[in-house]
Amino acid sequence: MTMNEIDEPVRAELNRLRESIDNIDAAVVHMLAERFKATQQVGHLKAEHHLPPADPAREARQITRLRQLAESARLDPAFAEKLLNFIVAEVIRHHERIAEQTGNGTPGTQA
Ligand SMILES: C=C(O[C@@H]1C=C(C(=O)O)C=C[C@H]1O)C(=O)O
Repeated sequence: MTMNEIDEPVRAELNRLRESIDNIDAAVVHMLAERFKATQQVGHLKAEHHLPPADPAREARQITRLRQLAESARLDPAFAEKLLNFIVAEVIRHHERIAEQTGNGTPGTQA
């Protein structure tokens, strides 16, 4: 069976679910954009005050908190942790770039 041969009620249900998925994906993009706006400001603050781009202790607290939230939401905690690590790695790259551009690189302290 191909996607073109789906019965109408099944097609309607698939479309309904996909509309919901599209709304959720849009919300995720908007939430990530807001998060990166905040982390960019943190990057500038750190560069101005010669603070290192990464803060492993803060990350450890976030992972603990996010894993607990994931468990209560019935989301795989390992997935939540991987997702956070992926996002944080990108944030740290941004912070390193901001520090370089500001001339405030802190050699030996970068992740
Ligand atoms: C945003 C920060 O910088 C880095 C990025 C983090 C994040 O994206 O949540 C957390 C810790 C830091 O390694 C911060 O220190 O708060």
